[in-house]
Amino acid sequence: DDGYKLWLEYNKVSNKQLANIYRQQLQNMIFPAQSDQLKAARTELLTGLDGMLALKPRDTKRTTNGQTIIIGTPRSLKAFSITAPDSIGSEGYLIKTALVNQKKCIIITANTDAGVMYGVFNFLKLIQTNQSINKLDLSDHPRMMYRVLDHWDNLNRTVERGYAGSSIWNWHKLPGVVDQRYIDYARANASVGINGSVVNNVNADALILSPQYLLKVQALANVFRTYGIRIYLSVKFSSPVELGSLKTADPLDPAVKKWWADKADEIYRYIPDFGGFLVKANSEGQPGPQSYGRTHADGANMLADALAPHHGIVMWRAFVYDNKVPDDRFKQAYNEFKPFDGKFRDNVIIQVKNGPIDFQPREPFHPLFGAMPNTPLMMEFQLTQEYLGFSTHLVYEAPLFAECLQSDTYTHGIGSTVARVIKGDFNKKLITGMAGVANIGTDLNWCGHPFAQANWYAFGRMAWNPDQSPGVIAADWLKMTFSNDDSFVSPVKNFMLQSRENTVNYMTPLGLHHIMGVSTHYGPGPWVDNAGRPDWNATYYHKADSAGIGFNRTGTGSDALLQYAPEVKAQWENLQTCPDEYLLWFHHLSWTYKMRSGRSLWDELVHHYYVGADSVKQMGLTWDKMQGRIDAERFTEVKQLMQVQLNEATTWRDACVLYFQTFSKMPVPAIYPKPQHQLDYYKKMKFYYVPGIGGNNYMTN
Ligand SMILES: CO[C@H]1[C@H](O)[C@@H](O)[C@H](O)O[C@@H]1C(=O)O
Repeated sequence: DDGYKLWLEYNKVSNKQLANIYRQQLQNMIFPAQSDQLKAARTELLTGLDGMLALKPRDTKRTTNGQTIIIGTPRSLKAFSITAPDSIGSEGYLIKTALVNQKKCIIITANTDAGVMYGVFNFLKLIQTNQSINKLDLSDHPRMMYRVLDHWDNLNRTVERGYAGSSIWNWHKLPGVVDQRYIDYARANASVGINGSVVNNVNADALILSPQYLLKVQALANVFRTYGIRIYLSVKFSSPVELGSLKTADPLDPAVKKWWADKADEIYRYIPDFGGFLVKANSEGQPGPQSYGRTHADGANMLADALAPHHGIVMWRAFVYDNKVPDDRFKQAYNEFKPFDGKFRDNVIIQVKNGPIDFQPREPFHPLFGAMPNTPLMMEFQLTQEYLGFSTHLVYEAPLFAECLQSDTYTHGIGSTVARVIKGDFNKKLITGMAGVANIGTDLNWCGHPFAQANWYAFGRMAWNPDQSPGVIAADWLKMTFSNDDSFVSPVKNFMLQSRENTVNYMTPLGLHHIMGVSTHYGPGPWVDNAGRPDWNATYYHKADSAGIGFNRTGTGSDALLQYAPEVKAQWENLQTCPDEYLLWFHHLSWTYKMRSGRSLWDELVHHYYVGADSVKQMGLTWDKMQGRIDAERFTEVKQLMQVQLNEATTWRDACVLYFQTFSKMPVPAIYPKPQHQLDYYKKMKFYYVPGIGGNNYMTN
C-alpha cells in the first residue's frame, strides 16, 4: 500500500448482488497487449477488477461459454474483424455490448492504444460508480487536442502558489530514482484524459535546458509516455544568454535562432515525443522579446520555428501587465495581443487565463476569447487555490470553470460560448487546448485538502469535454473516491456545487476582486495601499470612497468594456441588465444604490458577507452527518479543515465589513452578529505560510 488515496482506489463493490452480476459478465477476457500502453491498460483493468470484484477473468483466445470482454484496437484484435469508427478520432473509444461468434461480449475498442486506455479507464469508472454494464453502447472522444497540467514547480522543489507540500519531482534523485508517485500521477491523469504535463514553473530557471536536467526530464517522459502523456518545459526567454554564451536573446538574431533550433534538436534526441515549450515573457519581470524591441509574435514564432521540424508546439502566455502602462490592468493583455491575430505560426497557441485580472474567485470571461478568430487560444484555469483559500478551504472549482466556458462571447453571433471558441468551432484550422495550473504536491493526499483532488479530476474531465456538467463530475468523483451510498453522495455533491459561491460571498461578493492580503494572497487585505505598485494595491481595484465602491469600466471610466462584443458590452454597462455578480467589476456605485433585492448596496454587500460565512457553517453541519459513512480518518480531517475554513470565512467577513464601513459610514443591520474584533486587529493579523513554499519565488506581487 502506497499510503495515499486517489480516485483510482478501486474499492470493493459493496452491493453484493451487483458485484455478482458484474462477475458473470466478465468471466473471460481477450486482451492481447504488445505495446507498453496496452500492457499498462491491461494491468489497470486487472487491478481494478481485483480490487472491486476480487475477480481475475480467464484469459482466452476466442469467445467461449460465459461472457467475454474483448479489448484492443482493430489491429491488436485482428482475429476478430472489429472496427472502430473514424468519428472517434485518434483518442476516442467505443464500449459496446455485441454478439461475437454468437456469444454476448463487451467490446472496448479504439483507433489507437491511447484510445483503448481511455476506454479501459472509462469502463472501470462504470463499475466504480455502480452503473449497469449489461447493454453498453458508449463512445466518446476529446473535444480538445492539448489537455495539459502546468506545474509551477521550481528546481529546488518549492512550488510557487503550491499548498500541498513540495514538488513531487525529486530532481535530486532523478534520473536514477523513478518514484512510484510519477507512475500514479500518470495513471490519474490518463484516467481523466490529461495528455500533457509542463513539469516546471513558468517563472522558469534556464537550467532546465541543461544536459544534466534534460536527462532527468527524459526519465519522467519515459514514465508519462506509457500513459499517453507528453512532457513540456517552461523555458526562460533569456536562456541563450544564461545557459549558452550569447550576448543577446533577441529573437531576430540569427545566432539566437540557431541556439534554439540546436536546443530543440538536442531535446528531441532525449525525448522523441517531447511536447514543446510554455513561455511567460515580458510579464512580472520575466525577460521576453519586448526586452529587445520585438513583439510577442516575433518571440513565439522564433521558438515555434525551432520546434516545428519535430512537431512541437509553443504555448505562449497572454498573462501580461505592467505598472508602466498607466491604464486599467484589465485591458493590457487584449491590447498587446489582439493586434497580432493571425500573425502567429500554426504551432503557437496563446494561453489565456479565464479572466482578465488573475484567477480571482469570480471574474468575467477574458475579452480575448472570441477576439482573435485566427489564432488558437488555450484556456488557462488555476487548480491550485491561490485566491480561493489555499488548501484549507473546500472550493469545488468546476462551477467556476463552467461559468466561464458557458459565457457567451457573441463574437460569432449568439451562442458563441467561450467553450466553442476554444474548441475551435469557429475556425477548424486551429489547434486547441486547455491548461490547469496543478494543485499537486508531496502531501500524502496529493492536493492538501481531501476535496482538492476533485479540482484536478474535474479539470481533466472538462478539458476532455468542456460542456460536461459540474454536478455529474462531482458525483462521479465522490463515488470513485469515497462511496456510492446516495445518502453520502447527494448532500455532499450539493455542498460541493455551492462551495465556490460561498467563497465568493465571504471574500469578494458583487464583483469585488483583488482585495486579498499582499504577497501571500491569503486572508483579507482590502486596505492594502502600499504594495510597491499601484496595480498590486487592493484600493486600486475596489476604489471605495465616501461616494461608493467599485471600478468604473464603462465609457465614463476605463472603458475596458469596449474590448467585448457589443452585445456583452451593452449587457454589462447597463445597470438594468448587468448581473449582481459582475456589478462592481464594471461600475462604481453609491452606497445607497438600490439593488434588485430592494436593499441598499451597502446592506446587500453586508448580506453577502454574512451569507457566505454562514454557508460554511451549514456545510460543516451537513458534513457532521456524514460520520460513519466514510472512513474516520478522512472524515475527521475534513471536519477539522471545515472549522479552519469557518474561522477564516468569519475573519474575511468581519475584516471586509469593518473596512468598507469606514467609507460607507452606514450601520450593519442588527440581525447580524457583531464582529469579534476591531478593524485594527484584522489589519495586523499575520496569516501563516511557509516562506518559499506557497509563496512567490522572485517578487512580491
Ligand atoms: C507564476 O507566477 C504567478 C504568480 O505567482 C501569481 O501570483 C499570479 O497569479 O500569476 C503569476 C503567473 O501566472 O504568471
